[in-house]
Amino acid sequence: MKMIEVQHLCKEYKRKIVQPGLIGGVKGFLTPQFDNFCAVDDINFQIERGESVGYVGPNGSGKSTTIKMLSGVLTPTSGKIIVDGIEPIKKRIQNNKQIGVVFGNRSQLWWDVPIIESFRVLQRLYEIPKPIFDENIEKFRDILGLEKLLNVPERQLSLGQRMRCNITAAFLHNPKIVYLDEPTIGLDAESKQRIRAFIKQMNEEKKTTFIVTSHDFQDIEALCKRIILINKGKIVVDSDMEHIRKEFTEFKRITVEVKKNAVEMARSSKAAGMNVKVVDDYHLEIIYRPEEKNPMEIMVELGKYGEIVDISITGQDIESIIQRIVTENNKDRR
Ligand SMILES: Nc1ncnc2c1ncn2[C@@H]1O[C@H](COP(=O)(O)OP(=O)(O)OP(=O)(O)O)[C@@H](O)[C@H]1O
Repeated sequence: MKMIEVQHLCKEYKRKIVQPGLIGGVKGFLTPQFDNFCAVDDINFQIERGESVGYVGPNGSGKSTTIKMLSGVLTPTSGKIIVDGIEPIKKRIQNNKQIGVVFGNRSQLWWDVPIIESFRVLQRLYEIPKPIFDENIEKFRDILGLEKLLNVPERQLSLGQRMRCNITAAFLHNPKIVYLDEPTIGLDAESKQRIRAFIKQMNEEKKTTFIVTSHDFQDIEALCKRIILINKGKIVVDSDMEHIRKEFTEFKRITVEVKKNAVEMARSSKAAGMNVKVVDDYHLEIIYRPEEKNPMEIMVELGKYGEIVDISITGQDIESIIQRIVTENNKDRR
């Protein structure tokens, strides 16, 4: 059985039509008119237990709407969602016990009470047995560095400290699935690292299934092997990160270490028509399109102008690849 199955899922929102001008405004107020806006448009995917999937797309593409339907907060207009054998919207309580949700811009803790008290309320709500609760608090306290935070009310915590506490709250009941919507938004590099390491550890140790939405591609690269890209409500790509890198890379970069005279080598090879840039006295960089040239040919050609010590080849970063796919998809859909 799949952990998550989504079939022909659609969500339409009713939106008020705003008429231009003062008269339009008055008319709209007296006799409001609405149209249906399709935020999620016939999407399908399946996720296995223990997978960690990056759900990415531009602003307004339908990510949060999907997550809200998966977590049972929003009712789909049509289509079907099965999460660990149940329909979230029909069995909300059962669904809530098996999922954890982290929204980067919202808290599930109580503002004025010490963090540990908020955790105790959640313990009662989720009916977490005491040994499991104690074990998790101890473990998460160490990994996420909560020692000094547990007796402080949320209102006195920084954004990063608050996020670490919210992540703990989402994992207290050992959920099978965790939805993370922008989990590192606004955090500094160290807090981001800590949170990513924690999520990774949970994925490996407990086989927790993750869906992560983030505009920070370092989150996606660190946490996810698979990417689902949504644009204007439709899935555009659903594939392994590695496959996306290979399939959609437009150009690659070779960094070459040379024995001497990098500037001279660049000048001569440029004169022979090569696209070579000087990085420093001992390094050159060449950008090429994989479908036009192969790296061996490039190295043989460059080797005519000086001695090569070492090379490394890198592809485009995943963020620019995704941006390009979205731009192409927008052109196709115009
Ligand atoms: N309650 C609502 N009523 C009407 N339209 C809505 C509502 N919620 C979302 N939308 C619209 O649905 C579309 C998808 O919104 P959604 O929040 O799912 O996007 P998103 O991909 O999560 O965006 P972001 O990256 O900015 O968070 C947007 O055009 C948004 O304006």
